[in-house]
Amino acid sequence: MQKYIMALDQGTTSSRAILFGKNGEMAAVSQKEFTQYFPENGWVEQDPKEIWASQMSVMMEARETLGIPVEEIAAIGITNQRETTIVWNKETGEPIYPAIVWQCRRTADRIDALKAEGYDTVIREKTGLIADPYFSATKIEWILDHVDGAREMAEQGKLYFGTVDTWLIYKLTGGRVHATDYTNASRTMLFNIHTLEWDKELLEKFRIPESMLPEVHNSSEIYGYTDERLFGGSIPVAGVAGDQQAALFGQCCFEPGDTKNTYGTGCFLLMNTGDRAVYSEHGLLTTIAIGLNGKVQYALEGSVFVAGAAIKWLRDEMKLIEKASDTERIALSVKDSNGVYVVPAFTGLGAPYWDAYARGAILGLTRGTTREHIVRATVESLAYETYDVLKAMENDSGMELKRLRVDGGASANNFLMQFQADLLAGEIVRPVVTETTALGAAYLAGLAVGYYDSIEEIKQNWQVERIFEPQIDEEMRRMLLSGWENAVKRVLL
Ligand SMILES: Nc1ncnc2c1ncn2[C@@H]1O[C@H](COP(=O)(O)OP(=O)(O)O)[C@@H](O)[C@H]1O
Ligand SMILES: O=P(O)(O)OC[C@H](O)CO
Repeated sequence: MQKYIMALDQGTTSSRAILFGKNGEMAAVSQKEFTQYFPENGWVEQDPKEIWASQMSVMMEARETLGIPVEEIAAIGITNQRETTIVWNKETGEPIYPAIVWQCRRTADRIDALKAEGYDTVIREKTGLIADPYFSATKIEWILDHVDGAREMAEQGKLYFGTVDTWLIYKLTGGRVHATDYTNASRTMLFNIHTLEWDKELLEKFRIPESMLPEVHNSSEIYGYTDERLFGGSIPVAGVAGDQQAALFGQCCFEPGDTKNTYGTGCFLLMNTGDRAVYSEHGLLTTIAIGLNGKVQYALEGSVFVAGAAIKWLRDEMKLIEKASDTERIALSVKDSNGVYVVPAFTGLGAPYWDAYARGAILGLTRGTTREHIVRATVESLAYETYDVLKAMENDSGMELKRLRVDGGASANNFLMQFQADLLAGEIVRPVVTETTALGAAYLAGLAVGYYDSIEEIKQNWQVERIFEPQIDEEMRRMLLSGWENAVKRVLL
């Protein structure tokens, strides 16, 4: 039996490669940040070639760390930032425009127009999504409308579209495979989550030729084999899932009602709803949780656009901290935020508000406000945003969520986790492996090649590292929450 599965976690801000052993232990990790471009207010772009180069370099580095031959890697699993849109030339493999990142708001006007004609209802019915610039459809349309000659090329069948998983599969297989999985397809706003097909009416509405779209496969199956020239041997690419769905899988949330929150660049709360596509009345998305053996499970999702990104903003733009982890010590150096609230609506507000035009604010400033208060309030904002989504989820599912599994970079922050438990008046459960996104991809790939026999076997790997219990009284909780509610009202348009 080969020893490792390699998971590629292509996130919004960095590419990672992790070699996992059978028990889900991380044998080697390599990570590289890449450039974010903000060419205009509210726009976010990345360079697809840099995404690929960074991904390739971390794969090499992780393998070198262990010094293992390619034969020791049983399979590759891919998990990725979702919705981010890449369009490339089929013949040359060259992208015709930078990747338009999920956070980019450039198509807000187009969404307004769709809403004005009531088309958001059709979108919701078919795709489970709330019409928003977040998803791929209007980004593809924008590229076809704005890049010289793009529409003609698309109509002549000369262009491919892909989310980042598709781009990586294409590059890994030497251009032989153009495919995605059900979870990623469900984020394009073009995929019918009930019939499990690209939706012809939506394609027509956005004037996107079907020939551009990838084939849609199960999240766990062999997609193809890596080009021999890359690693000197070929490895099956056998697992693919959008990063939030992969994290749900990596957290072993296999049963209806199982819920996780990932604190990464954004915050993403997902609840498995089994074979029922539950529709929210509180601004949550209905999406595909996983596709296995031709069948899908659904999830309810609350997407918060800016979470860890606000911590990065403290570091890079405000220069209030040197590194993200400083925020824990700084937050704990003051007894509270002194009435300060930070609403990090830098790219609008996602669930449950969905206001593409809202922008961030710092409220409650007094002459006594210090850097520490602002840092603390920024960290606290991640917990407030999560609280709003969790309440919406409870209302929609009719379930009281008293335990939440957490992961993602910012879940390492003990202050944040404690504050979260306080706000939710419930338990926050942090597993030993918080790289659950990559782990989920590894599990999916491992299942496809027989490295794992069953989901039951995988379940044995999940272990708790720490549980955070609520520590504040109800009166304090209510006071904190009402301050947040007022702050959010101020930024909504
Ligand atoms: N100790 C910490 N406290 C608060 N935020 C943190 C901490 N460590 C990392 N972060 C934030 O978490 C994010 C990175 O998490 P990660 O899961 O790697 O994100 P992504 O996959 O979206 O790139 C960054 O935005 C960073 O600012
Ligand atoms: O890169 P992450 O981990 O912030 O995830 C981004 C999401 O997939 C966007 O929907």
